Amino acid sequence: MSAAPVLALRDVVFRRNGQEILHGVDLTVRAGERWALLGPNGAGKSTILGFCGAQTHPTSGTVDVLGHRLGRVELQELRRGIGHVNPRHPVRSAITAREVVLTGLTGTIELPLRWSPGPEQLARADALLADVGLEARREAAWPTMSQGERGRALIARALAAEPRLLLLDEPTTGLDVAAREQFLETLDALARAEPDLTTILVTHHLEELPETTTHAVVIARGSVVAAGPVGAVVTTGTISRAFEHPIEVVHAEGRWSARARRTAPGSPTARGSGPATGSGSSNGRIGVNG
Ligand SMILES: Nc1ncnc2c1ncn2[C@@H]1O[C@H](COP(=O)(O)OP(=O)(O)OP(=O)(O)O)[C@@H](O)[C@H]1O
Repeated sequence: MSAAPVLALRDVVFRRNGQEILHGVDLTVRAGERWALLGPNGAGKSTILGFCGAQTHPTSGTVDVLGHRLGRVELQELRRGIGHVNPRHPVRSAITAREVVLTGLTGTIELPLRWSPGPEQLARADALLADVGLEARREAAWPTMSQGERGRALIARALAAEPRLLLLDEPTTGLDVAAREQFLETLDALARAEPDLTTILVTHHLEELPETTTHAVVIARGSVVAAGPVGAVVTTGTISRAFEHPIEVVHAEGRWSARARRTAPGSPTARGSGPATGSGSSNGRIGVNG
């Protein structure tokens, strides 16, 4: 028997300012699955992530998160079961890595006045920092931490509240290649340590998919192009269709990469100008939306 859905979108339509942004999206995510949410700029990924995080209501259709229907449940309560890793996390002060993790318990950006952690909470924060490889950096102040360290601290912060669903919104943005690989290793280690945790990672770049990704949904122009097991979805055909550009997808040694065929401006193979053949052009190794 398959696990209970952690997330279920049924015929979700979303309109803003007279514009239809999502046109009837269906998606089912079950416990322990690790999804990638892929698609070009403006496809609707952030909008869908807003439903997953119980931040947005659909215009029509239904969204069930952690067994609760949006519109019938207190959102603050529901959000406690959802961890969110956002590289634009707006820390303004010089709080330490350990304090950043503790804000995952308080659900705040800074530590609240008149709140101090108990010994168990401190021990948990330190254990989480060790899990993400930041044991030696727990007293480091946020402004002195590298982007990679911040990203890993934010994973520890999100895990502090013991979420059932973890959302990762372009978490490797701004990381150099070594820091990105360390970050992906942290996600792979997390997947092995917490097999029941469900994750949804948004990215434009196939190189940013952790090896432990199990499923993918590809969005384009507000509709689902394909959704299901990652091997069936992240293919040359699906990715080329979604990005309206000929893109060769390679899966080797557990990781994915994309090679986009270059098109001259105004050529018949340029994006959005009809079916792409790529004849007579050269290959450039770039991110999917390069
Ligand atoms: N509040 C809003 N009002 C009007 N249009 C919006 C609003 N929010 C999003 N949109 C539009 O909806 C479309 C989908 O936006 P969304 O941010 O979900 O895409 P995305 O796939 O996350 O894009 P990106 O990869 O560039 O972040 C875009 O065309 C965007 O301009």
